[in-house]
Amino acid sequence: MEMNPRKIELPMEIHTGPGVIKNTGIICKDLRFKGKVMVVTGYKTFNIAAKDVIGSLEAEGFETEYVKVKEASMESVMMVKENLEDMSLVLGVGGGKVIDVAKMAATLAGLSFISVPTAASHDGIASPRASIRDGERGSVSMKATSPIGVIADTDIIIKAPFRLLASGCADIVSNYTAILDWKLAHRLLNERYSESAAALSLMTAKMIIKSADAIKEGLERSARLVVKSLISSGIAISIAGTSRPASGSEHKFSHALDRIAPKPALHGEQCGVGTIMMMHLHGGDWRFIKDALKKMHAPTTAYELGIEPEYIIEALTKAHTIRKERYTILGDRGLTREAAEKLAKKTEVI
Ligand SMILES: NC(=O)C1=CN([C@@H]2O[C@H](COP(=O)(O)OP(=O)(O)OC[C@H]3O[C@@H](n4cnc5c(N)ncnc54)[C@H](O)[C@@H]3O)[C@@H](O)[C@H]2O)C=CC1
Ligand SMILES: O=C(CO)COP(=O)(O)O
Ligand SMILES: [Zn+2]
Repeated sequence: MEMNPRKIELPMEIHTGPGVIKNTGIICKDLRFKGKVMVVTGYKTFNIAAKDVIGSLEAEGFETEYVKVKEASMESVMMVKENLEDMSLVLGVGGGKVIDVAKMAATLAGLSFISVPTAASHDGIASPRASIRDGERGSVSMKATSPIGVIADTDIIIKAPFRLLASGCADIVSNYTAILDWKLAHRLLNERYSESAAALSLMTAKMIIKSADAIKEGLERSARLVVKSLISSGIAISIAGTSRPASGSEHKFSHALDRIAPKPALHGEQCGVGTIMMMHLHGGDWRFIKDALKKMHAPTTAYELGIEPEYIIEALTKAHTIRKERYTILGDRGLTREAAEKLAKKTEVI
């Protein structure tokens, strides 16, 4: 099958380690940026990291502005975009939602973007995608600019609640069922499939499971290990040009939960629990997934997610309606209520 010419966008520079945030100004200067810079951050992460980022930029002569965002919605993206008039660069300093809003606003404004994660909670750190909630459609995976740079300060990341680190690990474990779904769509619908992206994504998931015992609270080495895995998962997305290597039926379940549950859990946590159940649907070893998540102190049940069983069942019956164009083990008709309840019980989620 003739492959049409494609462009793979990857970050130019990735800086990880304790205290790297203080070099932000120098890194931006070395990347030949100058003039005005917009720092997009969150309400909590302004004091945790954005203040240091702004100080470092101004020490190198950059003029800075900042804006705080809460939700990864189109409204947030457009609000940021309106403030990018005479900017030369955008930085996203925070969790996954902040990074996605900054990334999407930079894309729409035709500006470069630098990713400054304050938690290792998701694999959007280095990916060229942004998951933006778009009205009734719920979360939509949008094509965005790949970060030109990543600045991951492991001192900051390891001080984040450990729950966020465990959530990032779970988001990587979810690659297992994402790849199974992608292979299924390739076999059934001849959907384009990248062996190299799939291999990188699966290898990343296998590695994080193998190193599960080394992931400990407060250990800077753990933060570095998880950050590297999240970046590698994001690079698999870049190689594929789609979030397929890291997002399948388990992500549809999580996105459905985000719409249904009164108080959703963290993205990675929900995807991890989704992976247990979807692995069973694929006829795979769901206990292997459950044990791996337990080792990483990530949730494996509705109770640990803090979500009532009723919402788990409902999300399972609605998951296939999320991003219909993405075929997965859920099929076009999805699960009946009885099948959903049976699945959640069989895999000890409820
Ligand atoms: N674009 C992509 O390729 C991907 C995007 N995502 C998106 O990322 C989002 C999930 O990201 P999360 O970080 O899990 O959620 P989030 O962005 O809501 O952050 C979770 C919480 O952690 C807090 N936080 C962040 N850093 C902290 C720190 N150092 N100390 C204390 N608190 C801190 C935030 O303020 C927030 O309250 C979802 O919207 C998901 O769709 C997830 C994976 C891939
Ligand atoms: O979360 C992702 C990978 O972990 C990608 O997100 P989408 O499911 O929104 O494409
Ligand atoms: Zn994810």
